[in-house]
Amino acid sequence: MKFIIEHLSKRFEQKEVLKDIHFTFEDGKIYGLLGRNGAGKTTLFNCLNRDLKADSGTFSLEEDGIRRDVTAEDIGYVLSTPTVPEFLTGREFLKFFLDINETSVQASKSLDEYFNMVSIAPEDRDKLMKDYSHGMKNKMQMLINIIAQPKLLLLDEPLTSLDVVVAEEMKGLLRSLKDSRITIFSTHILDLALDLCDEIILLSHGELEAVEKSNLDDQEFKEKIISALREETYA
Ligand SMILES: Nc1ncnc2c1ncn2[C@@H]1O[C@H](COP(=O)(O)OP(=O)(O)OP(=O)(O)O)[C@@H](O)[C@H]1O
Repeated sequence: MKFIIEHLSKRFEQKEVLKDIHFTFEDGKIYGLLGRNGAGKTTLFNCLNRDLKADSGTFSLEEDGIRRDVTAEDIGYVLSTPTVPEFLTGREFLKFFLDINETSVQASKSLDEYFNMVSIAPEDRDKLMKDYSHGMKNKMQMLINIIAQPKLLLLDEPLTSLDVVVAEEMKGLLRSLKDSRITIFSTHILDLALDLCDEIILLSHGELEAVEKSNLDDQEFKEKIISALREETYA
């Protein structure tokens, strides 16, 4: 499977944030999307999730040589600021999600097993989510996106609010789920990107480019990435 972006552009008034982006992603890989503050990472995700209308361009999935449009079911999107229905308990939310997606989601675990996957403690499972911490809301969002098994998983800075133990568990979970899907993971934390991701792509000057590792050792690779990001200028 491939996810192909072609000629994607987006501007906000004078600022051209995405400039004729073209890139092909392949399944089975986690892509680390790096870019300076304001480079356009969230804008890119919002356009791909159709929360924002791009000015031009297309994106499609190619499976067995056949191209098709991306549907809402193909995409899972974990926002950096999690939004969950705060008037529900974690358990009600999870049950509701599984009920309404009964036909598309194969629920292979009990509710408590799902909570265990993301380390939501038993005493928190029946609390209203308005009383959840930022990290706990984030985990709930990760959980429903993981259960939905989307072909394209967009993660906008998802691990930064998680404690180190859960962040490690989440990394393991994302690695175990990467086969047969494309995961794009935006982060400012270079070491996290290097640790988790199979490919590093930079969003710089409104364009996406892969950073070639070839014969570089880890330190040289890091320096290459930082020096490319340093060249980013602001419009
Ligand atoms: N709705 C909007 N209206 C006007 N400008 C916007 C809007 N959304 C984003 N921008 C501008 O587009 C640029 C890219 O913003 P975006 O949030 O996509 O960057 P980012 O790479 O996700 O940044 P960060 O790493 O700081 O989260 C910024 O200059 C921002 O001010």
